[in-house]
Amino acid sequence: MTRTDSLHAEAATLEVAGLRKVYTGRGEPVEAIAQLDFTVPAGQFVCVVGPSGAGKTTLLRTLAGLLSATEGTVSLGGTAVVGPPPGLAVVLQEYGRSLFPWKSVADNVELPLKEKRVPKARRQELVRDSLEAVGLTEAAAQYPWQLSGGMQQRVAIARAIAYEPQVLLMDEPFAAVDAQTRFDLEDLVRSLWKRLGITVVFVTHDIDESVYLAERVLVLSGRPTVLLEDVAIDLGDERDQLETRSHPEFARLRTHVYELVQAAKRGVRSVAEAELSH
Ligand SMILES: Nc1ncnc2c1ncn2[C@@H]1O[C@H](COP(=O)(O)OP(=O)(O)OP(=O)(O)O)[C@@H](O)[C@H]1O
Repeated sequence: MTRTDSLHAEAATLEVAGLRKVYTGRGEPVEAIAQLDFTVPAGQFVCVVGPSGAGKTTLLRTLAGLLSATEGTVSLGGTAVVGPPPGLAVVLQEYGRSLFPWKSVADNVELPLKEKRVPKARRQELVRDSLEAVGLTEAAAQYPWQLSGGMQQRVAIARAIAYEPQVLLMDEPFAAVDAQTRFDLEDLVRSLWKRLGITVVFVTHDIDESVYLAERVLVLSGRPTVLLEDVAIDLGDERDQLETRSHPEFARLRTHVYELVQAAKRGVRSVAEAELSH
């Protein structure tokens, strides 16, 4: 039994029904999401892609309970999400800003556990195990500013998994790291997902990354957003950066998702239209 076996979580189904989001502020209202309906079954790994401005971040923030829906509902494990739900952790792109520079790596990971009122002995166990899971045991006493960007992002991931979420939401978490680190972090997230059995929703700009990571890719249209296509990714459970990415099925899927995103950029809003516009 490895230490990381102490990390566990019960996955939960995420349901989005009739979701619409209109930003109202000083200027003209902006309809970011027109209508989205989808269910992510407990334990599934889903990626979300779409053109820039397609409402991906809006969707993720709404799933996280950080933004309220204009219409429709988001529910987690059958309970409506009206604020950040207890079983959910979020990793954002700007990880540097999400870490406290004056707190050590271990203290950064521990803080949400204190807020969750996890007893001290268990907190220490979770901090140790999650840092081990992301390969940062040696960096526990260091401060975020002493670490590389990729290491800081691993701290953010450790903090999210130490929290033992039922659902992990990630918004372009690897956008600012170099390609090699990005591959390592992709494999890390997949292995944690497999080990912990949690539900993952992962937003990315990178089409290859979405196909490599997910069991299913949701392709969004341009704004106001609807679901262009829900693409099943049948590449099996075992993925390998070299083998999977050179597989003919990987090539077929990435071409398909790429064409859908290109069609979305041209303003196509349904698969039927996408086929016509070819
Ligand atoms: N607070 C806000 N007020 C008004 N409009 C907003 C607000 N936040 C986002 N928007 C608009 O909503 C739309 C969707 O934005 P969002 O950030 O969700 O897209 P995205 O798909 O994540 O974009 P990107 O891929 O470029 O990160 C955009 O047109 C954006 O300008």
